[in-house]
Amino acid sequence: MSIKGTAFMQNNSLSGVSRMTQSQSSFRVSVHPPTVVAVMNRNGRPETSVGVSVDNVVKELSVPMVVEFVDPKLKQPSTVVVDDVSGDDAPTEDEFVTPLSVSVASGYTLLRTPRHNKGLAFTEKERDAHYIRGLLPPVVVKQDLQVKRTMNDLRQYEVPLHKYQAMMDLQERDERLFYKLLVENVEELLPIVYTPTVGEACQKYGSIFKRPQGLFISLKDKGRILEILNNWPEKDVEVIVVTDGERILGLGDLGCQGMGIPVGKLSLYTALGGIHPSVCLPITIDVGTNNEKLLNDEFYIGLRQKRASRKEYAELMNEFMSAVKQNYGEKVLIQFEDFANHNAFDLLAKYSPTHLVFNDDIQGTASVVLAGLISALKLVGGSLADHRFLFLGAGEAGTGIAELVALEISKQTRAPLEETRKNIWLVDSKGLIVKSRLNSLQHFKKPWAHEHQPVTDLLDAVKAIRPSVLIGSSGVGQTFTKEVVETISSFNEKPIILALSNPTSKSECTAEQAYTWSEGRAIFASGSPFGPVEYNGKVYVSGQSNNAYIFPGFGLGLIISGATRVHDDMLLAASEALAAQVTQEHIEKGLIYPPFANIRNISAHIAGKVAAKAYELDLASRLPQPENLVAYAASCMYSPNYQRYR
Ligand SMILES: O=C([O-])CC(=O)C(=O)O
Ligand SMILES: [Mg+2]
Repeated sequence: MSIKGTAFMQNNSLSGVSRMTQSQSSFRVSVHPPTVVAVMNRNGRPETSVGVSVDNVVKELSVPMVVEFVDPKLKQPSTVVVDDVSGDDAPTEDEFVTPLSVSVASGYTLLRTPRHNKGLAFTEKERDAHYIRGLLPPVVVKQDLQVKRTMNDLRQYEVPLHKYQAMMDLQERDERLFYKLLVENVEELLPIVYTPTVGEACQKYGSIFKRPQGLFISLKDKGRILEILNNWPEKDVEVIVVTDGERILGLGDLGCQGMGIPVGKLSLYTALGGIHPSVCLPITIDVGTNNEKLLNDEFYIGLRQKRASRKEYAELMNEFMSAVKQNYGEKVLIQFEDFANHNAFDLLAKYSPTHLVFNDDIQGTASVVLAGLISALKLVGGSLADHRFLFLGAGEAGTGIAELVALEISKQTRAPLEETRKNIWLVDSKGLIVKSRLNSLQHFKKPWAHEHQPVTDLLDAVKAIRPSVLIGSSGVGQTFTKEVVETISSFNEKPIILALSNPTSKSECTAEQAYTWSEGRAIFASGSPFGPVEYNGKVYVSGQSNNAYIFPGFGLGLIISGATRVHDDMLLAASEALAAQVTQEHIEKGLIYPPFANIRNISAHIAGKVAAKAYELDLASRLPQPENLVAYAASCMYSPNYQRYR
């Protein structure tokens, strides 16, 4: 048995999961105890003076390629433990193995390898060393100039979808440049790679399809999911964002075309949370679609069939969840994204005890909204317990936020959760959720069925409940009508109005409507961004209450602590960390969220607090605990600056 494996050098750490060079699909190599291994270049020569401790860190290696490491066991025995994960250590003839091979990117291939390509920024020396002289025009430029040029180019496009396509092309051409653009121009580019434009991209995904991104797993792959995971080029995966495309933003069932969402979310994991792109895996589970328009669309890219039965669905998801754990271990974070309500709650409940799972639409949204409410209190006064909440929409976001707010109030006041829920009211498509509807309610709505006369529409519910906080999460646009906003503004000096549905077309009202109809008194934030609004000679800037503030830092916190499970207290910690980033100056401008421009710093704070909570709850596995977790989180972040190649 050979103990030679391959490892990928990342930003500043060596990914420890490796494979044997021979029976490729079968081995994990772990090194016990953490020890120094020699890093070899592909000619088998040790990289001079580079000692790498596998569990600890490490020195930055500037090789644009996959390197091999050889454990010193070759010279000093018994430091490598090889366990046969999938049982095919010595495959029999009818077992399958993946014929994986690693090659060094150089020459023309290097220019076509997005992870390592630097375009015109390759130095003279690099052009010689890597056989690319002549394959580029003579000029050598700095990455900053590339950023400037690419931004200029991008700004020429007037249609947001064209900017989206240009950004995707860049990601496929020069990954570090893509991330540098995104990190340095986050406020300008977030609406392009993320909501609202990503929504349009998903609707048109089939027609604009070029290169595939992420991993597609369909019903046809039942029984072969492990094999498919092995087709992904990266072996060390730490974060998966997965969708089944059934409820893409507020746009509904987009089937396989939902892939834009996991891809977009993971690019934010990297740009906003600093998680290395190589450990991020976007996945779409294609179980069919009930969207007739797509089924009849000649350019549709998914299975042309109605959605699977409950049983088929559950079996495929179960196989997926166990294959992921088998392949990537206990600590891979699985983020569920844009599943329909009926599956989202069940999947989270089913897999929370056994996997590191997080539902962004339920938990991420809840955490970001709670943070906004904590900041808003600085403007309106009182504590959360003094407020009355009314939601339009009782799905993942609505009930998720309601539950987290109730939990926070219960922690603050020590009142039982059932009590604190009583100040929180939800309206769904059938009207106010009340006791008399209990039997016909879906299970996630039941805790919100309070004693009240039936009320069938939102306006009457606002009049009856007299909320101070109105939250829209219904996925239906223009539902906060003039009357609704005027009514809530008639009994609140400063009504808090959050129009969370995405993309912009689904927003319950626009920023302009909220400010105009409330005569400039609303404290307003929305899920998708709105520009500044002028009303009565004053300029109002609204915040974006979007889970993008939370999930990148939250995920980073889980990773740096080696968390094994997500706990609600971590969501509360994330909310408090985000709210703490809102300064007095922001509050004075009416902002309840900090600007996105500072997001990496915000993410480091969130990550630090989430990790601290993981340690406190005994859910962290990475020991010893770093002393300053915020600084540690910041130090772990991926830098989009080019590396130097020898
Ligand atoms: O993607 C977004 O902008 C927020 C979100 O999770 C959703 O709307 O489903
Ligand atoms: Mg979502």
